[in-house]
Amino acid sequence: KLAAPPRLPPGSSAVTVIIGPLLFLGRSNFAVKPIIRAARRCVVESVMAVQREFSTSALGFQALGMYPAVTKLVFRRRWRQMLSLRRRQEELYIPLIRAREARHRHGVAGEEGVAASYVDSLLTLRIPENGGRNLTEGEMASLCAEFFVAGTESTAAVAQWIMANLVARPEIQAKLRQEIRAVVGVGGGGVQEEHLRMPYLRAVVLEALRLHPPGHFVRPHAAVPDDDDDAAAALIDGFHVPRHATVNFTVADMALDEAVWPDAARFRPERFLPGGEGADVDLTGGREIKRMPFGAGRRACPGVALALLHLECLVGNLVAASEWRDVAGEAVNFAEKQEISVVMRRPLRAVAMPCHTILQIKI
Ligand code: HEM
Repeated sequence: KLAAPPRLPPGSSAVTVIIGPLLFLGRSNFAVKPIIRAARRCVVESVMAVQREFSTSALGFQALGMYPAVTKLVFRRRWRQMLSLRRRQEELYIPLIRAREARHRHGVAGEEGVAASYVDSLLTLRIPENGGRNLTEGEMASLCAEFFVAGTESTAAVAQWIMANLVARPEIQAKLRQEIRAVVGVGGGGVQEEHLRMPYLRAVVLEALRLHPPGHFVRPHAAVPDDDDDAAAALIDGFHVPRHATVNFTVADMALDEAVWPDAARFRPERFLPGGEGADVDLTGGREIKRMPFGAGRRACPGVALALLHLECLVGNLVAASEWRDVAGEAVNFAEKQEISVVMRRPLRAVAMPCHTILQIKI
């Protein structure tokens, strides 16, 4: 009864049959371009739906990893949902991976002017520990799913926390707008990548990452000894860390330490400006660790630069274009909810006042 839902044989899903070859054909064939565009939209919407479900359900799936023989009997419905989600991920991603692989075979992927994608790097990856084999399609689908989550969910969560703080603190928002307008001007093309040397904008982003890190812990790490004779993997600050112990870090609490961050509970971007306790803060812990929203060391987030770029561009443009206020009678609610990231329990509702119109927007 608990077997996986019936698997469609490879090649039989509508996505495999239609979209994969179309994406390959579409590069050169003018006549099919409108169909390609529609197919792409359809794929993007399907990816969003599957990833959204993954983000909201992944925590619940963790229980299935403990004694699976038992937990899959106890949590039958959850087990079935996980298998169904996994099947849909594979049905969606594997045809796209195959389409990309076909481009490789036809020598298109490496051509000048054709951007290299994440899947291109996975297709050429070899695993030395496994005799230099390639990744399987299932492994590539898992990595794509992980990359989608890692590259979008945390950034989206932080963007919303930043805007919530700016709505709740109009004086900080006004100061930020002043800085942006001084660099970009009023109107025009908005904040572009080349404008992003704005210290207060960076400080606002860093302060939101301090108070609202989307991960309150990092991935579990292990204390692995160099050789079997090592009695202990490490002695840190007088604490003995046993061999193979699972180690984690209280990322959120660490950034609330009053000894390091005076008035720690307050949203005060100035602490990241010159003279503040967070000026020149080390983002990934190479020099020192005062807080670590991106983790630290070898397994620290590889997307730090991209995340900061996305956040500064998005927030910079939102603040430059409109004044953001709270909805009358509805104070911003800073309660948290744990999804795959820590998000706002009640998504931000704000009034945006761009030039002459007033819009009520639900982010
Ligand atoms: C505000 C945005 C982001 C935050 C706060 C964040 C935070 C983190 C954290 C805490 C980790 C775990 C580090 C550890 O275990 O020590 C991580 C891992 C990772 N992040 Fe990010 N991240 C963000 C954005 C991104 C973006 C934009 C990408 C890619 C485009 C990305 C890709 C990854 C990947 C692939 C890993 C796994 C690395 C590994 O296991 O070695 N992240 N991130």
